[in-house]
Order: sequence, then C-alpha cells, then structure tokens
Amino acid sequence: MSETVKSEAELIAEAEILSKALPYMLRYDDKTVVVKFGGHAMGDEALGKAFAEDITLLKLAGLNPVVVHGGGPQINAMLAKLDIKSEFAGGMRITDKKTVEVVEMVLAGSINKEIVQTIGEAGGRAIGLTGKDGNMVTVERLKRKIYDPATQTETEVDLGFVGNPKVVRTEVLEVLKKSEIIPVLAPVCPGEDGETYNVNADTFAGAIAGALGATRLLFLTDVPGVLDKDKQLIRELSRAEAQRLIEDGTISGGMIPKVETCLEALDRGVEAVVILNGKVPHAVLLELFTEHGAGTLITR
Ligand SMILES: Nc1ncnc2c1ncn2[C@@H]1O[C@H](COP(=O)(O)OP(=O)(O)O)[C@@H](O)[C@H]1O
Ligand SMILES: CC(=O)N[C@@H](CCC(=O)OP(=O)(O)O)C(=O)O
Repeated sequence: MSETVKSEAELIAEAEILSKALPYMLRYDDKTVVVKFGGHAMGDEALGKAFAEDITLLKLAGLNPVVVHGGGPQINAMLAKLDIKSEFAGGMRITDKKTVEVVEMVLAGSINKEIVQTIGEAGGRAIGLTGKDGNMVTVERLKRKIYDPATQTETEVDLGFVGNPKVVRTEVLEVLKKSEIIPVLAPVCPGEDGETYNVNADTFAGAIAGALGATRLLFLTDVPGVLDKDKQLIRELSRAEAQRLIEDGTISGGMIPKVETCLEALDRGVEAVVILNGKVPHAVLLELFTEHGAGTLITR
C-alpha cells in the first residue's frame, strides 16, 4: 500500500490553518460553553464522532465545555417498542409515570453513556450525570401555558411529570471545570416532591448555562437555525421578533422551547445563544473557532 507523503508546502498550509484558531482560543480561554446536542442531531456515527472530537478539542484548548443532550426521537422509538402512546403539547412531552421511567432509561442510560464513550474514544475524558447527581438541578412541576395561533388563546396544560428547573447547584460542575473531565448531562431531575421528572433538554441546557454564566450556549439541531415563513434562515433574531414568530405559528413544535430558552438564558446573563445545524460535521468547531458564524444568533 502506498501512503501519500505530503509536501512541505502542504504541511505549512496545514500549520497555517491551525494557527488561525489562536485568536479564537484566546477569546474563549477558560470560558464556559454549554453545547446542547439534540436528539435529532444524533444517530449518525460519523457525526457523533466529529462532535466528540470537537468537544475534546475545546477542553484541551482551555475552554470549559459542558454537554447537555436530548433524545426525543430515541425516547419515541423505545416508547413505541413498549407500546406506550406519547403526545406532545407546545413542544413538550406529556409524561406519565410509565413514560418518565422510559425517559430516564433512555436519556440517563443508553444515550448518556454512548456520548461519554464516544468522547472517551476521541481521547477526552467525560463523565455522565443527570440533574439528580449532586442535587444539580431540582425542579418544580411545570405549569405550561400553550398559545393556540388559530384561536389566539392561551390555555394551561398539565404535562404530568415534566419539570421546570428551580434550583441549580453548580458545585459539581465547578469541580469538573478545574479538572480534565468533561460533564455530559442528561435532563432527568428530582422534584421537590421526591418524584423523578422529565425536563426538556433545551430548558435544562438554558438553566445550566445561566447558572454557570456561560459565554456561549449552542443548540445543535437538525435544521440550519430558525427559519422564516419561506423556510429561509434567519441569521439574527431579536426578542420581539422571536415572540412574534411564536405567536403567528412560524416557530412551532420543538423550536418553541428552544427559542424560549434562548431568551431566558440571555436574561440570566449568557452572552450569546446560537441555534445551528448539528448535522454539519464539526459544527461546534466551525461556530466557535472560525469566522463562519452558522445558524441563528439570538442576542439581547
Ligand atoms: N421556524 C422554525 N424554524 C426551524 N425549525 C422549526 C421551526 N418551527 C418548527 N421547527 C421544528 O423544530 C425542530 C427542531 O426542534 P426539535 O425537534 O426539538 O429538535 P432537537 O431534537 O434538536 O431539540 C425542527 O426540526 C423543525 O421541524
Ligand atoms: C419534557 C420533554 O419534552 N422532555 C424531552 C426530553 C428529551 C429532549 O428534550 O430531547 P430533544 O432535545 O431531542 O428534543 C422528551 O421527553 O422528549
């Protein structure tokens, strides 16, 4: 087998590309970046590997990456296998006792460990945790108001065991920040009533980013960002515009909690939030370490 030997010029070009990362490494040195890996962005082995490599590289470059993952489609698949029906309201799963057991099994079990293992294979060291570990995130039962654009009315819906983060304790994450270990968090949390709660992964990521005072919160999903009525990417979104697009139904389904979380995270002091396509290889590096700002930037 013949191996292609690179010329000196090619190797110098590679070194030049690497050196271009320096200003970004300096900009984000020691800064916390929360990356939410959505269930829709998962499932492709090569993409999962590229994601794990990016996260490992961030940690080695001196940033403090914190991964929060979802797994909505994977929960759907397991519920279907078990013949348990599931419905959503306003982008969130109506969760009864049986469902929350499956949610914990899939999120804290298979998905969390798969991401931890993939980061390990990329050369990083990750630890998988839920909101229960170290009492990281305690929730109250969510009272969700759902806006119906057709009737222009708002109704309060009981989603069952769906939690809203109330207290976030960052001790464990602060300890990990000083170590080589990358936290990978599943949004399953204890309630004040001693029950287990299902938390939307976007909501959870927002609460974590807010409590840590993160510099960036990235949402990796399966679309290029927030799209307008003509399915064109909106590059920058203001609060007023986001609210208008939710009210007129342009933003729907899972994009509603995502955008709502972005606005809340900005209120809590996160500097900038980006919704971007996690199906693009190395989306995280592309966003943080190059000028190629992909996706929708939501600012204060
Ligand atoms: N205006 C919009 N722009 C982009 N996506 C939207 C919009 N409204 C609804 N969506 C839907 O939101 C989905 C992303 O949210 P979600 O399904 O919760 O993904 P994830 O699993 O990544 O959190 C998109 O795949 C799309 O179907
Ligand atoms: C309350 C609620 O909706 N919880 C979500 C948790 C997983 C999630 O948010 O996954 P994605 O990020 O892939 O959408 C669910 O049960 O599907």
